[in-house]
Amino acid sequence: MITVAEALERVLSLFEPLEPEIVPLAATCGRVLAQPVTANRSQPPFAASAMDGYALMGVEAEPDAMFKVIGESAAGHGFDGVVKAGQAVRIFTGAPLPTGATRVIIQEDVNRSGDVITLKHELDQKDYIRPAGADFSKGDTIKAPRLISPSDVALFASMNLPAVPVARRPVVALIATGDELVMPGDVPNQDQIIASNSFGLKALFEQHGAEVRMLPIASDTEGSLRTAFELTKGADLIVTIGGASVGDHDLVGKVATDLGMERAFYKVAMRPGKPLMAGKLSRTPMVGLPGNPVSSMVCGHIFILPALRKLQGLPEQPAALLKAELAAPLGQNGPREHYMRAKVSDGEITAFARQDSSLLTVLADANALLVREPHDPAKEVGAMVSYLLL
Ligand SMILES: Nc1nc2c(c(=O)[nH]1)N[C@H]1C(S)=C(S)[C@@H](COP(=O)(O)OP(=O)(O)OC[C@H]3O[C@@H](n4cnc5c(N)ncnc54)[C@H](O)[C@@H]3O)O[C@H]1N2
Ligand code: MOO
Repeated sequence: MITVAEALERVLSLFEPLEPEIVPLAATCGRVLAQPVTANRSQPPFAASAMDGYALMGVEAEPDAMFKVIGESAAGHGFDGVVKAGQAVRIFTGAPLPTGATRVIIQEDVNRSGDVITLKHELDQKDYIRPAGADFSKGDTIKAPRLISPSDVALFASMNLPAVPVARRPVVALIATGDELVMPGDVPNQDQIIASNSFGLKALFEQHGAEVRMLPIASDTEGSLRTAFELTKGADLIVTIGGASVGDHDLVGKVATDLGMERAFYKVAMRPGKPLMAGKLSRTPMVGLPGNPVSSMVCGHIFILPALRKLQGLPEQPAALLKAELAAPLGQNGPREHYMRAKVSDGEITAFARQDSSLLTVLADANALLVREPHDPAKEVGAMVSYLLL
């Protein structure tokens, strides 16, 4: 069996980044910026007041000094004239600083009587001016690739970019397999269960930029699986769930091979997730996930999310590992890399006692996967271990 690192490398080698598309700004959050973008204007485009107060010549801002108020500069409506000695302009936050003014006195430091203001004895010394271009200047560039955050959307808007080039969303065709499965809301017979993996995986992949087509559940017959594969046309990635192991009804590998899959590997030294397979089916990358609910989700995190990143033009990298101190001891690990469901808080991590790969309640309670190397020796409380956040 190959290692997780080797399997990930082989999975990633199946993918090429997708082409970019131009998308309206409001729809870009969570997408990957595909090409650099350039500010169409400076922000602020003029020197602006940072506070509500009075704009005047800074050299005149002495304690108790008096000024005549000659006009107003509001956000969106500047003052056209020039501020001269002994004069002040009422100004508001974001308004253009009038010509001649070099400082804003906040209104808390001013007494006003009619058109005359008197500065107080103690003055805040800041000038409360935001210089033109303080945030960014016309022509400034944001590099690609970059996962677009809500803050980025605000920045692009401010740069006057109504549409932005992003990587096309990877289309994932998701095939759940197994005679035992019915959809949530359907009525199962006494031997059936509800299909859960496809829903968890759909949510996970969509969180990471994919467009997921959930295909009808394929039953455990070659014909049904063939039909399911036929429905995957146009997908950038085919993901099957279940039917990957060695049982008499585990047909995914056989049918995919009959349909011409070039297999990159089958079986990985990991727990859960051992019977993972990957390859190409008519030039489309295909990953066969094990059916156990936790196995399929763990493999989704470890293999499919990095693939979605690559498809969207982000650098190739494995799931990010963090470090925490063990809050409860661990026994020796077996021969497979173990992704233990765990809870991390305040820098301490505890693996759940029950690690069976069928337990969705445990997965749902976990916020981390504690990662253990093959044959990792027993560990005491306080030992540093690696984990990835769920
Ligand atoms: N003799 C052996 N048996 C098994 C081995 C082995 O090496 N030798 N490997 C075990 C491991 S590890 C795993 S993981 C499972 C994976 O098996 P399959 O990928 O073939 O999955 P299925 O048999 O189809 O299903 C396993 C389990 O998961 C449930 N399942 C499947 N799909 C869904 C779904 N979409 N939603 C919810 N639950 C699902 C299914 O009902 C089974 O309970 O094989 C071990 N066996
Ligand atoms: O992937 Mo299997 O769950 O190792 O249990």
